[in-house]
Amino acid sequence: MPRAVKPKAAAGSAPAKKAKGKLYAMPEKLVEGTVLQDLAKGQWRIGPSIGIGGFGEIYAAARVGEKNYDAVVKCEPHGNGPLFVEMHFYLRNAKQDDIKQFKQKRGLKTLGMPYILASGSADVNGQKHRFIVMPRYGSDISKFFNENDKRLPDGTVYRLALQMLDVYQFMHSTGYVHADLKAANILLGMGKAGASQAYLVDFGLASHFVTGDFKPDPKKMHNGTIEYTSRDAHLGVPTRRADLEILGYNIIEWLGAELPWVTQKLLAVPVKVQKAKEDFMEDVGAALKTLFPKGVPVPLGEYMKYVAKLKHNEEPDYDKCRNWFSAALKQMKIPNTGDLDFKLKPQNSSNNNHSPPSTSKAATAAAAAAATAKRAKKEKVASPDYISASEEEEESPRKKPQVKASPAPRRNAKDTPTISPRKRNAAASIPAEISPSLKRVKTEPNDTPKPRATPRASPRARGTPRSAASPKARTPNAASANINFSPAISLRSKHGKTVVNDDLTPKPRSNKTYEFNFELDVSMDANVIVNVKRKKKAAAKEQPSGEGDARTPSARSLASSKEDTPVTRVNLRKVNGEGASDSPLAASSSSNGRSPRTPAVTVRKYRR
Ligand SMILES: Nc1ncnc2c1ncn2[C@@H]1O[C@H](COP(=O)(O)OP(=O)(O)OP(=O)(O)O)[C@@H](O)[C@H]1O
Repeated sequence: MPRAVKPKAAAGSAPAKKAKGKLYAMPEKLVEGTVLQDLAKGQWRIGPSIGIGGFGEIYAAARVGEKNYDAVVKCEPHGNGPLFVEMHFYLRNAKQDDIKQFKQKRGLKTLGMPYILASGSADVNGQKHRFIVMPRYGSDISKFFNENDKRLPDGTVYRLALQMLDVYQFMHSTGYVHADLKAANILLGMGKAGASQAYLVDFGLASHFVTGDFKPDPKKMHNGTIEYTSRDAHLGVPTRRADLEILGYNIIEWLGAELPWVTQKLLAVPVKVQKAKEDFMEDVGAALKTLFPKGVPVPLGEYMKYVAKLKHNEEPDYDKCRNWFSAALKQMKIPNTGDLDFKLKPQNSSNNNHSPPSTSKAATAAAAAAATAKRAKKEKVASPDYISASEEEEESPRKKPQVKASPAPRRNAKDTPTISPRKRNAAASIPAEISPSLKRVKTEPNDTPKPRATPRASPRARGTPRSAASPKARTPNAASANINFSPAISLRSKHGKTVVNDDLTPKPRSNKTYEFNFELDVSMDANVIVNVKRKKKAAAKEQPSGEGDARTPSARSLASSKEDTPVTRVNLRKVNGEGASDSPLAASSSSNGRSPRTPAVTVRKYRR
């Protein structure tokens, strides 16, 4: 018998399990057979779980009265931002009529743009949840990529590029960017002709792209999936060229090469990845040659060079991009119709002539060392204070650094606190008119951080505009933004996972900064909460600006004056299952026995 779920949260129902520190909780488990009622009173029967994302769970679903489970329900606690963002994106910008019109205009039979069937709220185990209903798609292409030892056939890569450019063009025409394209977010269609079309899902990071000045936004810095995050997204600026860049990094991987920042094991340190990307894109033609020593696939080379030249507010020439990939398909005599072929046949591909990943890795490492040397040389001249702060931690130590990256003394990697990036900022992408309570989402001039007394500039802010293509777009604004994302912050989430960092960047509070450094050797498969307790300050020395602002993890490691006592006690405990913790994360995990898919460590402030 289906278990009916109340469509709306009853007054006085337990609040969603969202952590006080704005963490995003995993949803309550929906039992198979549960019926959800959407806002239009449509009813949906929940089937088996078919996917778990970083923040929610996806279930097969059937309209009540129908047999086929040809829809999916994505359900997240009400307080989780991404689903809110995704829902509003779909409702406003992905109406079936609009998609149909776009297809007609462009003469497309299919378009990999999903749409929303219904949405609503429901109480599940006393927790208010939000859900959306979407058409059900098939396998995501990361499955094929992994089965093929991290490679896809060239022809299929070019077809996917064409299809994703179509989706981008549609999405950009609505004023939004996607910002999180990756194989795990590309699903094949269902049914007979389903496998000929790929669909781009997960619009939890969708946001308005900028058309005016380039204003870095610390609250959004590094959002996305770290491997593929664009240089603009590292600075918190949503742009159309960023979407194209993200696609480019994916194409490189799909064609069998390893991205330099992956080879160099930089993924745990966003600013290092950012710098590596800046170096890579500075002379992308040369950089690609090291990744593809036997020859850079022509459409990839052309595409990346074009992306590197785009201005931040320029509308991409989608046709131009598509032409490179279409021409390659023609040359390879691969029709751009029929099922996408994921079986690897290297010998059949004229362009598929680059080295296997192992060779590429060696080349990448050499290129990386050269790039690091070049960068170190520049930074030595330009800003010696930066390196000492940012070069201190590696995810894992490199074997034998051929080049000394920094003239500054290296600190032990152990000295680096690890902070959970699994915080999503619903507001970050949603227009203020939708959610007045989420105004901070907007990039406003006031949000631009004030210069620090001792500025620690971002890589872009200092020397970034090395790309000949976009110095005007990047330089002036970036320079004035004074990005101060702490290089001491590292990400420990599982690679390949979307990260939303709304405000990891500390807001300057004083000229003095105290850091506490410790290593968490967390090898268990569980979430860990680190409770940091700051010693009480003398009343006379209390500074309202510093006190009580626990919004940013880094802020919690900042003391507001010389007299303040830095953190003196750190409690570390394992959160795993019943009664282990009173934290929202623990509560959500204990309810279903699953470990929430959040990163390993969370730092939050003790409230007195
Ligand atoms: N419409 C759909 N049809 C079938 N499967 C889906 C659909 N949407 C999502 N999935 C599956 O669920 C997984 C997670 O979905 P999604 O990426 O939307 O969740 P998420 O919580 O936003 O994940 P993350 O942010 O970690 O990428 C997908 O990788 C896919 O396997």
